[in-house]
Amino acid sequence: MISSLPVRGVGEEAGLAEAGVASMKKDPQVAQKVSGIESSKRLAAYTAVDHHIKPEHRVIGIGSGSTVPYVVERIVQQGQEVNKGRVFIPTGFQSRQLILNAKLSVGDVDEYPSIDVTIDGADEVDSSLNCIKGGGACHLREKVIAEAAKTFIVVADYRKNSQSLCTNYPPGVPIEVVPFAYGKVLTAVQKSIGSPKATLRMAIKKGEQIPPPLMTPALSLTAGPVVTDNGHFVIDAPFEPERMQDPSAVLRQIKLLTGVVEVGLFCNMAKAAYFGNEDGTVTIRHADGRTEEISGAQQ
Ligand SMILES: O=C[C@H](O)[C@H](O)[C@H](O)COP(=O)(O)O
Repeated sequence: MISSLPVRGVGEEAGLAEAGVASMKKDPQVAQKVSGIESSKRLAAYTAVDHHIKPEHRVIGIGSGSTVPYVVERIVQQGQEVNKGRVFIPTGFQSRQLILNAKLSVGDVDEYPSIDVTIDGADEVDSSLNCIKGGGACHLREKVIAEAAKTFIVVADYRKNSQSLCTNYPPGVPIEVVPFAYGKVLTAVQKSIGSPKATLRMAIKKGEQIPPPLMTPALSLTAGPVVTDNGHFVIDAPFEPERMQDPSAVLRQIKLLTGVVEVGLFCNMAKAAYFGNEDGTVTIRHADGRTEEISGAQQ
């Protein structure tokens, strides 16, 4: 059951989870909305697995985030017989735990550099299937596992389905940086690349709150930054949606800054994106421009 799998909470659902069930009890409409979003995630994940994870697929990439546990759940439902011959390549700590908890075999991309299919979540997807990823700070490994795959499929709930990037995902583009270069990269992103509100992503519950003037106001919320699975920091850079008419150009500009490890812009990579809708349908957008609306997978 999905409840036994660890789910990284992000966005508003995570906030609600942290706020506790008590507040949801007070407002049943909020609780219903959250469960609606969860069922949209599950619908997208189940449908994508049914369409793309076939018995002949032996090496499968597993993404990160709160939608991916439903991908693993559906794969487990395909049965032990088919899964015993498969190896699953994780995109980070959470994803590895999901694979292990589901009693599936885990492998590494250096051992399996050619992956049959990778399925992953996204923070926002535009009309050409370019994605913002890295809300969970996993985008470096996610991009490697997506690039290694013959087929890369994105799964998300309806809130991620955008015309243009940086429309519905306020934090903007995640940029993984080596720690000693973060100040230089942050200044360049703010002043030269065109994201004046870019910030270093700070951790929650990392330590005591240190007030200004002991800390600069920008860093006073917590005692430290988020550290990725690779030991790096993350900058979140919001851009005007007009700037995202050509996300590949923004990606290239940021990537040229020395100290940047990877940028959470996945351009021209996905073969299809599956969005679970509130009414039980799934919108499938294909890389060739086709869009389908279908009834979601049976659950
Ligand atoms: O670093 C995290 C990943 O890019 C996630 O795939 C992304 O944040 C989407 O996560 P979720 O499915 O929780 O919305």
